[in-house]
Amino acid sequence: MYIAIEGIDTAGKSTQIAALKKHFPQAVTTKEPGGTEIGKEIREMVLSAKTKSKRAEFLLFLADRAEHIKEVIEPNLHKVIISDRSAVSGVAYALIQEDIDTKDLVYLNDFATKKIYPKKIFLLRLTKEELEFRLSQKELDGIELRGSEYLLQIQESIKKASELLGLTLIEIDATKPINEITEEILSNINN
Ligand SMILES: Nc1ncnc2c1ncn2[C@@H]1O[C@H](COP(=O)(O)OP(=O)(O)O)[C@@H](O)[C@H]1O
Ligand SMILES: Cc1cn([C@H]2C[C@H](O)[C@@H](COP(=O)(O)OP(=O)(O)O)O2)c(=O)[nH]c1=O
Repeated sequence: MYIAIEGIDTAGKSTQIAALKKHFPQAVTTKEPGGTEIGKEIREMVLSAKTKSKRAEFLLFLADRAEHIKEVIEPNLHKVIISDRSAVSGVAYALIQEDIDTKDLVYLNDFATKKIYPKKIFLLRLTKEELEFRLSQKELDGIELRGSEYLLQIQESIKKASELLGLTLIEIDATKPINEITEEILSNINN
């Protein structure tokens, strides 16, 4: 089963994936961007935020996604795959940044993913206060430097993105204690 953990920066995705790995030691854990060799290079490029064109940035993320699907997701669909982000992030961030028609956003992600999408998607939802606290605790990358208001817009956009892709989102309060979130995810996976 292909599972995606979604959420804005600092929502707790990496933390939950590490906790879930203890429950699914055989699971394939991965991420977007950067889940493949080429993806690591693309991640460096996009996190540097050097692209002047938001469309170019969007296409770089699509290239990362196409390689991720081919190299990691498709060959392991018979296993449990837990991915830190997915095409849902791709559409969500693009919806905010770019004047790309939504039907093109969906078509281009269908093209990159060959319509291979997560079967379960968990959105770790942060409050403004908690987001700002967590951002204050780390060095910000080029995208995080766009600020908390921008990231909270993204959080709302993640819901719209999953609807556009025809995918069901399971929303979880990311301000809860780590173990409670893990238990909530596990109970949804096992249902
Ligand atoms: N449920 C939680 N409660 C409090 N702090 C958390 C929780 N989950 C994660 N954190 C902390 O928030 C920060 C960001 O977590 P991380 O898993 O790196 O988020 P992401 O991968 O979504 O960017 C880390 O310092 C982590 O320890
Ligand atoms: C997958 C994806 C991520 N992004 C953004 C989300 C993050 O800000 C950044 C990826 O950096 P990453 O370190 O994965 O974010 P996080 O802090 O959540 O771990 O790129 C897009 O803009 N488009 C995409 O398609």
